[in-house]
Amino acid sequence: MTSDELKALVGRAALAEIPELPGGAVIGVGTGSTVNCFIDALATVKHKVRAAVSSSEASSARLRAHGIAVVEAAEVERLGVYIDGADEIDPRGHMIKGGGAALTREKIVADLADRFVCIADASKRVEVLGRFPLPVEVIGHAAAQIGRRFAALGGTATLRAGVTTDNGHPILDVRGLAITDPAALEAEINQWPGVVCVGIFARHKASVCLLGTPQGVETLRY
Ligand SMILES: O=C[C@H](O)[C@H](O)[C@H](O)COP(=O)(O)O
Repeated sequence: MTSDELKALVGRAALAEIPELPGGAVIGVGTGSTVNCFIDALATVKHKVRAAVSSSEASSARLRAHGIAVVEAAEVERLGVYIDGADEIDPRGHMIKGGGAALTREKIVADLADRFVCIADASKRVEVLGRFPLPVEVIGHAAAQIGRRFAALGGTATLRAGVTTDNGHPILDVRGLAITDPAALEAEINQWPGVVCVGIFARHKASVCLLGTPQGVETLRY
């Protein structure tokens, strides 16, 4: 199976994770090519959702194009489920996210949700996070100093060329970190002035991962 076929497989499998509610559920929807497959699958069972809270302009546009209502995060107090992809996921459900520059809004929507359902193809499963460059959304003014802080930890930070997030900020991609304690590193980086959001999702880790493998969907619970 190709990577696109695996993404389509887990996109469809995630439909079963939507709570059954009279009038449909309000769900959180992430960003990326795997989530695009989920949104396309969702369009075939629109009655299951009343509305979606989306983590990016791109996902909002795709949802609306399918006739699915989008509401702002500020309009909801909690969500039963948030469905999103990942760039890497470790054996405990910790993730690296932000390859598509949507990490900040993704963490905001994930924070509203009771459950984070990660959908990913098998290539995203790793033993230790950090082979994928760690995305960090920063205030531009602080980028050089944040880069020096990463260098002190053994990482190399580079500005992602030509990219500005939906929030108007640049992204640093940090290579060379072996993230053996994701929760500690997330907490540390969150203390640095000028960091808007770090793409380590340890505090907001996956509750379950639907992993697309050539043998089918593997369900991993954390
Ligand atoms: O900013 C983007 C997100 O964190 C995505 O969920 C992540 O990059 C995975 O994307 P894809 O499903 O395209 O591999």
